[in-house]
Amino acid sequence: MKVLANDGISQSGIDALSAGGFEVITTKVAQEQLANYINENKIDVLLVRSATTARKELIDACPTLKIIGRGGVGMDNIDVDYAREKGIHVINTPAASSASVAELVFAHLYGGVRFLYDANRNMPLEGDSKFKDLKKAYAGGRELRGKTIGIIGFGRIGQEVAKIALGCGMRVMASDMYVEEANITVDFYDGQSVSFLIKSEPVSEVLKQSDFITLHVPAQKEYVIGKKEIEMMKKGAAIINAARGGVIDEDALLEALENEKLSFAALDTFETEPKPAIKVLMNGRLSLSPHIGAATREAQDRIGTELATQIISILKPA
Ligand SMILES: O=C(O)[C@H](O)COP(=O)(O)O
Repeated sequence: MKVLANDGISQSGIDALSAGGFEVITTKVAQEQLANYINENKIDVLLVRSATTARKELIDACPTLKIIGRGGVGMDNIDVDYAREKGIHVINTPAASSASVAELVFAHLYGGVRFLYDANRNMPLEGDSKFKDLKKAYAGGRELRGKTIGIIGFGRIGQEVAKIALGCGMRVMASDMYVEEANITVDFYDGQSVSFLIKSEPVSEVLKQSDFITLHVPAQKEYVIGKKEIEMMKKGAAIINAARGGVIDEDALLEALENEKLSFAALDTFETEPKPAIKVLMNGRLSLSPHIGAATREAQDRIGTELATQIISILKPA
């Protein structure tokens, strides 16, 4: 049987699939040629990340496809219900990348409070007066310890963010429509662990009280953070979006950075992806990354092996 991993797969995933008797093809096929390629090469399993889409047209054009697998969490690039109606298994790896996304949130947060994204760009080539000017410009950093982080979307990734935040000495607030409360256990290196019960609160309360807001909600039709929500936030607060483009209104965000309502923001996902708007790319108060929340070796290894396990159990049950 053949697996096309169109957006790549870890070596661990390839090894596990090969050991299970699958041929793994990692050729990147252009979206418009994908249906032909799948049919001509008799592909049984199509694996995607967020770059390749598997919409109704592709599903209709590939009647022998048995599995569509998303290496990652968000399945907004797949017509999941339609594929399932057609008898195709649709699988993903919802937990494999949570820790990596949460760590990226903190990379942006620590970078933001110490202006690292801007300081890096502006370091002078030679030590001159500009060095001293920059030292002054970046003198007003802040610590995260003791501050409040508001987590909107308190599923797997939100809860991983909470673990790190608690370990850093932050106060954690959370809001989720479906999760009433969660016991967050922080595991320390020496084997000790401490648990904290975090209760979900109304979004408005989280917005009002937090120094930093981080979003961990799925893609949806409406903005989760628009002008009205930003107005509720503390002056000088900051916001991180490593969830999905379109959950923050980028125009409202840029305006809030411009009028200094927000001190900085970080985006790993964009309303227009993979081409973020120029106004977003050029804004000096935005810390940006190219949708790399899950882009760690550890997460991709877990994703690859989890996909392999699921594929083998569906197509070659013991
Ligand atoms: O939904 C996900 O898993 C993340 O957004 C990662 O997307 P990627 O696999 O395209 O990096």
